[in-house]
Amino acid sequence: MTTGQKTGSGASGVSDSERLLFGGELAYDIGWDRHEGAWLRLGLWSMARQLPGLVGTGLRLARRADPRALRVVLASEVGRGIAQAVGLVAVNSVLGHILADGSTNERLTRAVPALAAVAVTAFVGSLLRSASTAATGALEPKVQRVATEQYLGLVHRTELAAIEDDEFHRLLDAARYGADSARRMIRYCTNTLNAAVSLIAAAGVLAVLHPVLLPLLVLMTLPSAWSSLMISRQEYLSFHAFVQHARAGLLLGQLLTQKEAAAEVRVHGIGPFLLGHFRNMAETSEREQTRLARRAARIGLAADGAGGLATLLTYGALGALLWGGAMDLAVAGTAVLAIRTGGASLDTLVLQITELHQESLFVADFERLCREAKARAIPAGGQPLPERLREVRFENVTFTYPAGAAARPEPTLHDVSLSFPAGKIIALVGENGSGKSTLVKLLAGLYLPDEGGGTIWWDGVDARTADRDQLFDRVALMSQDFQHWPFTFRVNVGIGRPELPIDDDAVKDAAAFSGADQVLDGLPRGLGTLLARGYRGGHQVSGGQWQRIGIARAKYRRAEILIVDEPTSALDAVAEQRVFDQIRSLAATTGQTIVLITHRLHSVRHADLIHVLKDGRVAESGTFTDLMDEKTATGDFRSAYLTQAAAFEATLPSQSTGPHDTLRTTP
Ligand SMILES: Nc1ncnc2c1ncn2[C@@H]1O[C@H](COP(=O)(O)OP(=O)(O)OP(=O)(O)O)[C@@H](O)[C@H]1O
Repeated sequence: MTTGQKTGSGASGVSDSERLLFGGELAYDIGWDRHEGAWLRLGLWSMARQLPGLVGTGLRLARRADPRALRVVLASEVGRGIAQAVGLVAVNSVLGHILADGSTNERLTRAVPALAAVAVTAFVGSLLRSASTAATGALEPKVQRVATEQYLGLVHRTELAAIEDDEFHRLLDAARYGADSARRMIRYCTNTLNAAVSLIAAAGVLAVLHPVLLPLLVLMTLPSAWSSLMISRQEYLSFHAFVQHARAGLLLGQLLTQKEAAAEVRVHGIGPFLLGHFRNMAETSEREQTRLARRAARIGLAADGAGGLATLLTYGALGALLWGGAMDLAVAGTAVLAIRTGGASLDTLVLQITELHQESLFVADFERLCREAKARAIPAGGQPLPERLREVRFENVTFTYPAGAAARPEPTLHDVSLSFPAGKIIALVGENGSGKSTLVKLLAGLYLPDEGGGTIWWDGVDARTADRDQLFDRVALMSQDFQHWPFTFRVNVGIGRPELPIDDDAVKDAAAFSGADQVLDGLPRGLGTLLARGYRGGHQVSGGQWQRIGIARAKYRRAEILIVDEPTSALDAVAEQRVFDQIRSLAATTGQTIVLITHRLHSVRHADLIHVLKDGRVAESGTFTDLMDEKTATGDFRSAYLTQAAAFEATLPSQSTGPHDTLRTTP
């Protein structure tokens, strides 16, 4: 499907805001789900065939959430329908007795048992209705919880590449609505069941009264069925086309209120700029809503006209039957009642099925996400890792990020061969964008090499077939963008080992290791201080203080391999020196393998091994002495080191010592 088709389905063109802020049209081309969504373009019959399967999804969720409540709902609704049918038959009997020959007293007396039956069925119907309402109310939130838990449980186990994939995110956006829809589906299922049973009751009565009445009843309701279906399909298509647009609109609103953006919004006067674009984007959505409403009005008008003609035909036929003597008055009276009851049930049924259909489309998205998340899940199990690891070795590893907009993406890592010997300090250095962070993500098991793109060996075990949970368990990762959990200090450190109860003493030890103990000393409620502004009692810590907390978390994890990606970029000079000393002592005392990424080259002098990356390739590897050796080194590291050293030298008033000493005195 082309963008043109999407525009045809309702996009009102790309707004200037979309183009300026997001580089182009945000609304999705729905072509991507051409196959999955093919049935959308099919008609009423196809919908009728698909529906049971989709309703089945809702019912399965309900059974998992609360099987007892589900049984109560189903039994009550079926019971209500039966009570209605019996009531209708009793009404027919009442009319038959009242319109029969005899005195008024006699006729009324004969009608009493049937009247009693009408009252009893109405009473039973009310009881069953209240039982169903109570059970449905209990079931709905549980279904939503089960659905939400299901997709969250699957998504957090997907490969990192899935989370970074735009298409997967689009599905995630839609699936969130799916969990809400699953909740609403329960009510629609209940109403549908109830309407269906009462329709069957009315239809049964009508079929007995006269065979022609039943098709006429169906004819009366077809136009409204068609219009409801058309409108709901339009709304669903529009939702899908605009789901990302809506998210971006929300984002603009959030940016205006977010604390991270607050300072710049104020000082640079960004408020009116964002607000203007927010309005612009909202207007695009409003135009789409208007288009949908107009279309719904046109469809509704046409359906009302056709429905009116069908009603005329039905009552005309009833009149003709009466006129021609083919039906007596009591039967005609019951027929009118049955047509009215049946018509109302059919209307309700159509309306509820349409709603159910619309919700089920979102539930289908939810199911698709669950399938996709399972397909892209990190495999459970695999080859166990050796008890005592000797090294992790990259052998000709090539890695390419998924395509995104680019047709043929370039590999980020090319033919990388290097090793991380256990118990050593290994530094990764290189220019911005040379692939250091990507490389450590492969080391941490977050990505795997390209198909045919070499192997990462954990001793003799290929990372592709290794038990990834074991692999993750061996690694502590403090990435550049490590998470600032909006929780207490205690949790921010203790979350390094989430499977164990948090040990306050170990938290304090880890804090002392990274210098976060000084942060802790200044917190109003100590370990229990919430590190998130915007919540009651929330406390703000600085970027450097967060970095110390991040290092404490990595330390608390007590993993075999500690990966720290630029751990000191926000630290002051004293803290930086301390962190490097501490990290060094870890390798010496605990035997941990330390992988350190840093741009501060003087900090890597004590590393056992330095790998220098350049444009995604290994430019050189060796000890500091090797890499500084003019004779053996390629010069990549040496020249970068000397440039940094010279910059420091130039800033000092007088300096007679070599670069090492210069760096030691750097403020
Ligand atoms: N999630 C991602 N998806 C696609 N491309 C990515 C992703 N992360 C990084 N890249 C690209 O991979 C290349 C290497 O990035 P990486 O972050 O590994 O470099 P780096 O050496 O750590 O850089 P820096 O020193 O600036 O932190 C860059 O061109 C970057 O745009």
